[in-house]
Amino acid sequence: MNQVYDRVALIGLGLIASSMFWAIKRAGLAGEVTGYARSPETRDTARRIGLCDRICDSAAEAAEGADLVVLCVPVGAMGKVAQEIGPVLKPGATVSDVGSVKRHVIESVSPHIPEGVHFVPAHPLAGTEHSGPESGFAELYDNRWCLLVPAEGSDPQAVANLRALWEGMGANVEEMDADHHDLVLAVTSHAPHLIAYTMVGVADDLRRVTDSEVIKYSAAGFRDFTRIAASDPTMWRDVFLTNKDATLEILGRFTEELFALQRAIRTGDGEQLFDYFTRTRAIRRGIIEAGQDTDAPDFGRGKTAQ
Ligand SMILES: NC(=O)c1ccc[n+]([C@@H]2O[C@H](COP(=O)([O-])OP(=O)(O)OC[C@H]3O[C@@H](n4cnc5c(N)ncnc54)[C@H](O)[C@@H]3O)[C@@H](O)[C@H]2O)c1
Ligand SMILES: O=C(O)C(=O)C[C@]1(C(=O)O)C=C[C@@H](O)C=C1
Repeated sequence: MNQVYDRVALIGLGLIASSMFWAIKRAGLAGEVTGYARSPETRDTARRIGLCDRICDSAAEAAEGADLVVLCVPVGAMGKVAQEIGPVLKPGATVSDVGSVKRHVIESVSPHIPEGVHFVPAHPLAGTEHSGPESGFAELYDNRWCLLVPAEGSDPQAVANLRALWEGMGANVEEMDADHHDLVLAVTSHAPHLIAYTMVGVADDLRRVTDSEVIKYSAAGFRDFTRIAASDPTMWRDVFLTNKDATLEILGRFTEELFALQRAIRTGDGEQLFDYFTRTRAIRRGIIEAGQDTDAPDFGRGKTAQ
């Protein structure tokens, strides 16, 4: 038995929480897992599929007496949920979250954490385009990163327990500062999602204008864009609204590079295009050679690694 906590509460029962539940059960990391979702339909679904040991009808009921409460709701809802559970939190308990943005979550949740309760924010770098209580699976976190973002002076035991939980769920854990996290994720996740949303929107507009079959005959790269662009609208609206500065910074840089490539195409500067693509190909090769590509999509692996 690898039990880390007697009682864990999961608030918001979507992809991330349901995957946590199955991964916790797989490894026996908690004695009991309680759960709460805002909509009665989601709570009914959770009960039907056996998600959580006990489904509660309020966030406070689920959190009361828990040793760890994990907020698994969209980033924009974290503060409100923290306010609801604050008064019932057990002294010595830990509150964590899984939000894709960290500075905003820290600022909106911290004021509601009572004295004697630890707050250790976290972010698993794993997901799919699916959402809801039926989308989770126990393997989601296997061999993926989970970043912990503890404040300076956080209780070392609370941080160590949360680390043990994520490692028990299969993840590799590292600690990171909140602002650095938000900038890194703006590059690796947030801006790419916005670009995918835009590219799919452009293709859709074009389809309407020309009545051609842009989507039907789309190649693998574009199909990957459509997968990403199918991600949950509420989650991603909140990500962009709450990681505004870092995302705008990266989009500014992206636009400058795009204009430079656009200009190279217009002026026929093949050397500039070739040099640019050679540099980006080397980056991909470096990732593969360093063994950091844990789930490379098939279109990339063989060809660029040679
Ligand atoms: N999906 C991903 O790829 C991914 C990856 C890492 C982290 N995250 C983060 O995890 C969190 C949850 O994402 P998800 O993919 O599980 O989303 P999801 O849409 O599958 O689930 C979110 C759940 O929260 C509930 N909810 C929404 N507002 C609520 C509120 N005010 N009170 C109570 N419940 C509420 C929804 O009904 C839903 O059940 C988000 O903060 C997201 O940024 C997502
Ligand atoms: O694999 C996917 O579908 C994801 O988009 C997962 C992904 C990512 O960008 O890598 C999305 C949001 C997160 O906060 C963490 C992981």
